[in-house]
Amino acid sequence: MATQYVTPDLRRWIGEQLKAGVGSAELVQSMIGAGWQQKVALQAVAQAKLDGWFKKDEAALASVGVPDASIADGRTWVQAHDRQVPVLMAMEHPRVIVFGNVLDPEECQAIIDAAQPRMARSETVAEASEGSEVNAARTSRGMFFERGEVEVVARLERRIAALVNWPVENGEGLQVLNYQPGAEYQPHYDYFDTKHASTAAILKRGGQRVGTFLVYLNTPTRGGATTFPDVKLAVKPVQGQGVFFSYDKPDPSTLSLHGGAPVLEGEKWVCTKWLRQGRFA
Ligand SMILES: O=C(O)CCC(=O)C(=O)O
Ligand SMILES: [Fe+2]
Repeated sequence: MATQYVTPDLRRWIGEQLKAGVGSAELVQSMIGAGWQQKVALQAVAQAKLDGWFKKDEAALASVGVPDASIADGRTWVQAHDRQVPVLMAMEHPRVIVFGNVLDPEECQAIIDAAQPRMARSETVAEASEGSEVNAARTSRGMFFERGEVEVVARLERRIAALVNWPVENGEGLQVLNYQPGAEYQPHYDYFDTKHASTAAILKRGGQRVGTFLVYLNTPTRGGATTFPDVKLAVKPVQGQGVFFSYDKPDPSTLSLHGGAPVLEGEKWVCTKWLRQGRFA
């Protein structure tokens, strides 16, 4: 008998049957009836069930409401809580908006100063377990503030909430990152991978991430752009400016793949506010 292969078409068909509620035994029987070897049919159905893709894909493809700025009327600035913030660039897909003047230089410095002692501490802990050698290619060092922990952070949180029409309560604590020369953050998605085992537990706290708001706390001399490889976009890190992007499903079709390009000269300080679907408590 000729060797039988589980083709992509067959895989898709099995997935659809399982999704429609057809039982595995019944499915194997009907495959055998259609001329498939029992061994191949059993293996193909078991694999499809293991993947669980027929269920998870559905969740991944459902579009949800996302944060966004009210700029459809063509306005050139947005009222951000206590200041007017210019809109410097807006892209539809991926949804990316660059804002100027999100923070003053003094506010940027205040956030760096408040973060600095805790960055040092997290570095010590990490290095104790990894050895003391400095690895320039390693991802930046970071720390998290509690929401509203210091006054300047609370102010930034209110501005971000106003800029993209999303409740402060749906934001995670602000993350501060520092990149030394050579450090980078390779392209990734910020949403949680629905196929990953730990995601179910993470989603209990506010659901999926649906948007990211970055604010540059200093201006590196060279390098350190936030890149969107799918559309070959590089947002330059300029002190006080912010870049916002959203993703209406945890799926690559959002084109929200992004990274922090290597810092070539100087250092980079940036803070990240991730926005959840629901209240992040
Ligand atoms: O440093 C950057 O420009 C990107 C940071 C980032 O992707 C993140 O914090 O999730
Ligand atoms: Fe990211």
